[in-house]
Amino acid sequence: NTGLPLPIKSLKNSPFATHLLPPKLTTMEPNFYLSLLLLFVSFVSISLFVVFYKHRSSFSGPNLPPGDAGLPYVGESLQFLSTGWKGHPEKFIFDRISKYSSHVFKTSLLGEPAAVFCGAAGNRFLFSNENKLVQAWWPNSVNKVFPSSLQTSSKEEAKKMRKMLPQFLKPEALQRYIGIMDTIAQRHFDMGWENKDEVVVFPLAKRYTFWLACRLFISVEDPNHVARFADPFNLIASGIISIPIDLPGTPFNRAIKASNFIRKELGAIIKQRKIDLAEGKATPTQDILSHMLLATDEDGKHMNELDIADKILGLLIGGHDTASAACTFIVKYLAELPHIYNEVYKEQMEIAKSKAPGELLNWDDIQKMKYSWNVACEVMRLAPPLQGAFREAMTDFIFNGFSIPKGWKIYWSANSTHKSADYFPQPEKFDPTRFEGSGPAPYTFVPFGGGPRMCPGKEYARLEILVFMHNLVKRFRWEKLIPDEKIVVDPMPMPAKGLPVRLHPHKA
Ligand code: HEM
Repeated sequence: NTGLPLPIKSLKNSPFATHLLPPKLTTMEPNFYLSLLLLFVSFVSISLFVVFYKHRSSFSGPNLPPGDAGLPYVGESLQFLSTGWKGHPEKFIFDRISKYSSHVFKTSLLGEPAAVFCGAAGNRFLFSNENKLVQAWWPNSVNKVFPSSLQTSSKEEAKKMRKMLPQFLKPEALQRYIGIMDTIAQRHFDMGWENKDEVVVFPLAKRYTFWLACRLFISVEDPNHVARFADPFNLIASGIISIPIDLPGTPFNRAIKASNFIRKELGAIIKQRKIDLAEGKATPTQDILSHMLLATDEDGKHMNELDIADKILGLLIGGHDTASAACTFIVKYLAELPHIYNEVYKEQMEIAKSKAPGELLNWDDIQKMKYSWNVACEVMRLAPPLQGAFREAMTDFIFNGFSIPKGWKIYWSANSTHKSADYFPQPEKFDPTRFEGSGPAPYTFVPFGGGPRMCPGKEYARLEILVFMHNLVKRFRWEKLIPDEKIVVDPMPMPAKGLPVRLHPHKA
């Protein structure tokens, strides 16, 4: 056996082809393999060079912001995500602001060329140029988890949603929900917290906000029905932000399946509701679903069932994880700062004492919870539930003297102002008095975003967070079981072990 590849071996044995063979073939063997190896290495190097060159060239051009394109495909996504996993998402931003001495820098995130806009001026620019220079943009994975959005594109869906939502979520519409929120909160604390020495806060906070959303959006109230929904919802939440590989068993694949399951369940609820509304068994104002079924757009058209299912799905997802992160961090900071707890307790007990036995919270009570809301705001300054959001440049434009090309993605980050000493002196210090009087300067405190796309659920979130605080401090004091529990931001902030606490009920 010469060890030669078959075609050459057969050539060598052929009486007719000896002239085709190179002289001293056997001494050439190592060279032959070396050539193959060289060929292969050159091929790989050239391919890599082409990929790198293409990647880099989409980041070069006159007057682009300073920054680094990172590696092809992944860009700087890993650096971006890993600072969050280590609990300091702001590090990605502040490292680059100081490295490039610029409040706008380029990078590559989620496979896209992107510019990060920092500081109040960056926020102001983005929030006031909505649909003029920039528009909403979501990563492709989001479209795949919400398939019906593909028919009209997520941009169109978001526009329709934005027109409809304020009607359902404006303060006047929400006022009558406060009593329902209080009832559910009381049941939640009776079932999940009472008579327990220790609890893990994060999953409980999620249960609370999800139960509320099920009740107020679609009138699903039975805890067992709510629980059946909860698991697929968690699969969707973790799949949307995973790597979008749709193969059996991947988080992305599980998210798509869960989304299909929930949309089917929602479809059944919507059909039944139509019948109930027609027969007078359901009321037009009982929840957001009734509102959506009866609402019409400017052409007098009703929303179709698929659209409604999608919108409700979006609201359930957008609404409950964010608010539960806020509730969890309120519990954390109140455990760490007894003087702040005492002030919240005083405010809430004054309200509690003013109520007749069994009387539920109402709009006036909420208006009295000023200190508590300042505390909640300071919590969302230090631990914003959403770190920021993307936009897409609709056209070439200039910001801070740098060119931003059409199609580039733009990221704004709540941390770029929340954690900056330029806007919040001693930014690491917990100080709810920052929100007294006229409060922080415009475009600096942005946990809900700003401009036309500001979170439409802001007022709803305020109510559910305050109702949570009221019911919590009225019943308990608590202490953290893991004093220096790590924080992970992925993509919502959460204590790594879910925030276990020991409860100390107030004496009756
Ligand atoms: C503490 C709780 C919450 C926080 C911190 C929060 C924060 C945000 C932020 C930062 C945005 C993105 C704005 C942007 O793209 O610039 C957003 C969008 C949105 N939020 Fe919230 N949110 C919360 C609760 C809720 C709730 C309870 C609901 C539903 C009832 C909701 C529904 C939405 C929707 C539908 C959008 C998309 C709006 C659009 O694209 O135009 N959010 N939220």
